[in-house]
Amino acid sequence: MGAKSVEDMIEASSGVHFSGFHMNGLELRSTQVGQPTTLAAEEMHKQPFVIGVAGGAASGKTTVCDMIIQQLHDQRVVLVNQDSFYHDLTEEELTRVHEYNFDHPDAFDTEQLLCAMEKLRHGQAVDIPKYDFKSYKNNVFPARRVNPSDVIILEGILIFHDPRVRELMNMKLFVDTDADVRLARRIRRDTVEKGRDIGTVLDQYSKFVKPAFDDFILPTKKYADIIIPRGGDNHVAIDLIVQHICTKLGQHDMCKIYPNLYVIQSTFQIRGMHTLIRDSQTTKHDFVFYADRLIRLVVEHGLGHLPFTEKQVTTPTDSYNMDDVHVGTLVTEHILLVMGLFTLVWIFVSGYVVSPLLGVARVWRMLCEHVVKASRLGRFLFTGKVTMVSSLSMKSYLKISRIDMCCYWIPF
Ligand SMILES: Nc1ncnc2c1ncn2[C@@H]1O[C@H](COP(=O)(O)OP(=O)(O)O)[C@@H](O)[C@H]1O
Ligand SMILES: O=c1ccn([C@@H]2O[C@H](COP(=O)(O)O)[C@@H](O)[C@H]2O)c(=O)[nH]1
Repeated sequence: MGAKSVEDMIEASSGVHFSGFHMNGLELRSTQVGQPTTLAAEEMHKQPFVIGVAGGAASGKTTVCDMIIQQLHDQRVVLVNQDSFYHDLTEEELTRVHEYNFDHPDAFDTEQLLCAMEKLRHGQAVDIPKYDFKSYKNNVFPARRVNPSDVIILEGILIFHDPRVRELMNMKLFVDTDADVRLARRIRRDTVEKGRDIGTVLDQYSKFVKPAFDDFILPTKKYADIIIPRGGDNHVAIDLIVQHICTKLGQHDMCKIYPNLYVIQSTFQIRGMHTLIRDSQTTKHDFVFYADRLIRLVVEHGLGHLPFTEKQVTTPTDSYNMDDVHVGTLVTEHILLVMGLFTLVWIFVSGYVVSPLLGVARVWRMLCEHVVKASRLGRFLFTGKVTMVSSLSMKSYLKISRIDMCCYWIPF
């Protein structure tokens, strides 16, 4: 790549950037000054937590959903069934209904489903049709009024088929039940509940249901975050899923209340350190060591929000691209960020019955370390042969009229 194009790249990417990440690794990438970053975050967090549940017909999807809903009793949860969005059959299709493939993706009105989800996600109630398996119509029963909720469960054989529907989901479950169990259940259900004769059920199974499972349903299993073998019989999997949903909902709720709350992704290492500092057997020395490491994570993530501009630096030997950190921000507008960090780390440390002063002192020390590091870098840039012009960064920095306080939270 020639020198010209390097310069062009630098020019194109100059301007102030913010770094940082949100829950589930959703990143607010290279947000430019003046853009409503917090509005975007607010928009994202006001939305419900969407769980997708897919799997073959009669695999136990509805049973798993019912169990999850029961265990999430203190949350507002609604179940939206893909069956509700079957296309109305034309008169001609009705006369030859046994030739109609109810297991093909085209059998569903996905646009209508997307429209309903769009409304729910924007806090509007929707009327969802109730499909009648006997008349093959969705206007026999009155529509069901579904109000916006904290959790929406989207359930259906092909609910992972359309990428636009998949993208709505925060969590995807696939109920994996043996084909013979599914067939046995289907025969019982279709003959007893739907009043169909066994010959018709078996014909439909071999002609449409089984091929569609292999061609369209099974290939979507790869999109699942969690595969549940044996469906509703798998109490361990369902308990773990509910626990996970509760944890996510806790974060989700807090993010809804505080749109500028950033949740640091939990890792085994973080969980390990939390375990150690909670253990009454842990020595004071180890406690301070691990608490320090956790506090450092909070401070570093917080400081990652300081704005910077990319600058070209010419040294006696070469030229580099550098991120020019606005050191001054620590003592001016970003005092809010620093205060936020103090408060958060203070809460974090005091939660472990350590002197709050100790916590604040440690945070202060870490921040000072960062300032010293940053100013050393600054001195290096000024005293070396540099082309970086500090006033340029200050100019772009001064454009920042308002920086929201950033809070960080390490999930336990
Ligand atoms: N673990 C289970 N043990 C026995 N019967 C079950 C089990 N799970 C589901 N069923 C029965 O199988 C049929 C299909 O279950 P359902 O949950 O409606 O599956 P899906 O929603 O995938 O079609 C229902 O009649 C249900 O009572
Ligand atoms: O009129 C209809 C509509 C659908 N089916 C079958 O239902 C299942 C999907 O429902 P689940 O509740 O997920 O089992 C699908 O296999 C269709 O073949 C039907 O038989 N008649």
